[in-house]
Amino acid sequence: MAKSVLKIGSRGSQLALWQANWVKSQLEQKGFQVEIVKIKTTGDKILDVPLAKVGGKGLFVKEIEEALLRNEIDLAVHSMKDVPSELPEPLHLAAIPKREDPRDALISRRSLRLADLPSGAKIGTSSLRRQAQLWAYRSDLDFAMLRGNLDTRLRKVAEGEFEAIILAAAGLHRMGWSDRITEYLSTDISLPAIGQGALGIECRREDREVNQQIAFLNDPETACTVTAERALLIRLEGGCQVPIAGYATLSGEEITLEGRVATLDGREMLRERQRAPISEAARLGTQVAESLLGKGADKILKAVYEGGRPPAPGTP
Ligand SMILES: NCc1[nH]cc(CCC(=O)O)c1CC(=O)O
Repeated sequence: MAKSVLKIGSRGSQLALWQANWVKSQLEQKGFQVEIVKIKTTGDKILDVPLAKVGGKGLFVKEIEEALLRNEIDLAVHSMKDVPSELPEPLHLAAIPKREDPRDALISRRSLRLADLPSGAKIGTSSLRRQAQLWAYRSDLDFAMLRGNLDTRLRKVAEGEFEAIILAAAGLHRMGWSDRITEYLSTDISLPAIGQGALGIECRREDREVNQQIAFLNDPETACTVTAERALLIRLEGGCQVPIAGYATLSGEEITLEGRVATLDGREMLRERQRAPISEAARLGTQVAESLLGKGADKILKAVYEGGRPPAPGTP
């Protein structure tokens, strides 16, 4: 029997609710009745510790997946970059809508561009990926932890706690805060996080009705690029808080994927870029990961996971 109301599970942050409401409106335009269920996740509760120190997987999705497994909700809307490489077996990503701008964005207090920030400028981010890549570009910058929701982070730079902060352009665009962006960071300087800018709609595999109802939201091109990026993450056995970056683009029938693994201090940066036919997106992600591992990515990631010093460049 058709469900009278579709229940969407979402974190309670402004950005997460914007994303959930966007999906809600798409479904309502198709004639469905929809309601949003706010669910607090571990990542929302622990705000005074860098996520890399919290450990664990799915800090922003676990509690929402548990609600799916208990049939309390019908679908979940996630930011893809927060979705771990493995999902609980009964669940899957049924749709990945069209990607927003995947780039990182610089918001600086005095509207200074990255290259013009004073030496030693204090930059706010809790992303090891952003920190490592920006240190590779400007080793004189000083990074400090920045947690909290988008509005909290923007307030902290406006109040002068930081000279600049780094955020995903996608989140700022969705919230209508594009005018706060000082500079879009080129992917040469800061390759995005895997899945950045993309949303993922998760539901129960066996729930045929919901899978059919949300299928229209899937964007095949975005699903293809995210598939390649996530295959890279899976083979590297990476989590969400690691200095791993991956970004895939399409040109005609071909997909290009670049992957990066860096030491926390940005002094060593492994890069690999390969192309393949679109139909081989997953294999491409695995291949790029294998190449990075062959260049020493496992040594770098082992040092990161052990919380130790990164291996000196060229360590056998
Ligand atoms: N947990 C952080 C997070 N997860 C998703 C986004 C941005 C939106 C997206 O990447 O789709 C953000 C904020 C940021 O990185 O600035």
